[in-house]
Amino acid sequence: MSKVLVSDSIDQAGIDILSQVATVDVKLGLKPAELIAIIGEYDALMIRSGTRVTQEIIDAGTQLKIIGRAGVGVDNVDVPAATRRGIVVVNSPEGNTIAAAEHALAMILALSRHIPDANASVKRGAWDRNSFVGAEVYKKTLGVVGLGKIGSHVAAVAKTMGMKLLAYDPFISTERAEQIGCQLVELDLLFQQADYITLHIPKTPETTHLINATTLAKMKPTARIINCARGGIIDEVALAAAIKAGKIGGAALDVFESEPLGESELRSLGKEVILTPHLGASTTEAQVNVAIDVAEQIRDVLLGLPARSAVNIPGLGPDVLEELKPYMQLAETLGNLVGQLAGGRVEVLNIRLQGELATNKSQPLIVAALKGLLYQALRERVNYVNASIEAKERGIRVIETRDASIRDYAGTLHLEATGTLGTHSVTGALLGEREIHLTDVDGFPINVPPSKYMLFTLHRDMPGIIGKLGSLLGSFNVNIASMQVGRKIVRGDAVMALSIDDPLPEGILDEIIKVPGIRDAYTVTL
Ligand SMILES: NC(=O)c1ccc[n+]([C@@H]2O[C@H](COP(=O)([O-])OP(=O)(O)OC[C@H]3O[C@@H](n4cnc5c(N)ncnc54)[C@H](O)[C@@H]3O)[C@@H](O)[C@H]2O)c1
Ligand SMILES: O=C(O)[C@H](O)COP(=O)(O)O
Repeated sequence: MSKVLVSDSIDQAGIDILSQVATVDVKLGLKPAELIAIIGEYDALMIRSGTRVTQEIIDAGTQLKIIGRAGVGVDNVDVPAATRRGIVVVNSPEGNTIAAAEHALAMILALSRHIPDANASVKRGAWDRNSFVGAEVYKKTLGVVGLGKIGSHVAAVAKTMGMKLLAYDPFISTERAEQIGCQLVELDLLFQQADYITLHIPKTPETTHLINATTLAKMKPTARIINCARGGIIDEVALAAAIKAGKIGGAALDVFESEPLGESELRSLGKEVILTPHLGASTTEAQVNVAIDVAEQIRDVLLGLPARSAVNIPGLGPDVLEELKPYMQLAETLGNLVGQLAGGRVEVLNIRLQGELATNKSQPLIVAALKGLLYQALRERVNYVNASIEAKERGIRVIETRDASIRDYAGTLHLEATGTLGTHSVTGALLGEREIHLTDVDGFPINVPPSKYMLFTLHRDMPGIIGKLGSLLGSFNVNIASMQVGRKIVRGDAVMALSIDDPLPEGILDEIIKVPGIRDAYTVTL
């Protein structure tokens, strides 16, 4: 049975799902050295933002197949290191969207009405109504930096509170911003005009210290900044100095450059600063959502299935996966088959997406085909994560073409591999929802489902050849489960595809090629 280590606090709903397929150990608060010492035993690691998964930890995780982040941000995981090792990294991109957005909205209102300090004062026994006169958000301008999932929910709710909305997001269209009721503006204009600035962007090299002494100087002296996105987007030293000097009105922060927050000038500031310990996702609902979302993906990967929200598999989002899953299986099978037919070192893989596939995303299918192609060389070491890297390192050139005109099937996939031993091609389709059929081998039409052990021959279409091959296989005690011949013209060249019950015994291929009329023979294991 697989073993999963849960190293941050995760809702029981997730543990229950993992327990269906694995032994689950929950070990919270491990120091890096402790984690390194035990990670080698585990097939999967499930975390939140509390565990830093460094290259060292990944290197020590020799059995690791998947790292599941029960939340959005994977900035605490060395994703490139995981990718190099073929470890899938998954997250829950939407499970805590509402929780984080509501936390930002709560921060805006709490900051405006000094709720935390007023509450603390009453609890201390005071009844001070003069120190906590606040400001209304109604008709004030909210500047939303990052109009993604969380930013747009914050904007939508703020709109209903009567706020005027400005937004900055270079990757969002004006139409999309207008749909949410936001005016898309340049960052400087947002900084100059906003009464509240709320950050909903990832931390990247471009966004690190986006809020610094220079940008703070552009803001209104009454402006309030809310950061429920990522620590490090704000230069905390510059922020504390600006608040102290009255250059801006205040700030509410849920995330910090270093967590837990250590010594900080921000702690010493008064009611104009609110600090929460990274609570954006900490609602019961969000924790159930993310735990289920990520545990299901870990379960699927441990069962050999693809994950719906893998951050290190290009182009494989949940919607794409849902639509392409059966075709990915087809691509992988064809890749494996054509790789074995081609033998030797493959240098070029041509992939043609036909029929309805011609309009689809190709990246997941290419990755699946490469995974299949490389399986003979790499076995379990190749997966959806590292297939492209491994192919590139082996110098395999991938050429993609599309042809929407196919008519016999809804969609077919055609793979042609050219290598040191020649060129071979296979085509396949799905019958019904997901039954894979081979429809062409080396240009000869056939219609057979792939089976674990197969034999293909290239021969002359002439009387007696099938009988001779059958007798030869019989003499080696090889049982034929099914057989089909594909030919283009009568008595021309033909291909025979046989499904056999067991692997072909050593040496028999040489005997098959000696049968008069048979020019070539290939055995494959799928
Ligand atoms: N505090 C918490 O507990 C908590 C919880 C969930 C998410 N988060 C964080 O909130 C942030 C937003 O999450 P999301 O789910 O909305 O992500 P998202 O991917 O849906 O949205 C991010 C948006 O930022 C935009 N963006 C990227 N770079 C930008 C830049 N340089 N300038 C302006 N816009 C830029 C993108 O176009 C995108 O629209 C992330 O940093 C995430 O890690 C925090
Ligand atoms: O990226 C996230 O999902 C949030 O920052 C939440 O982090 P958490 O799971 O540690 O609360």
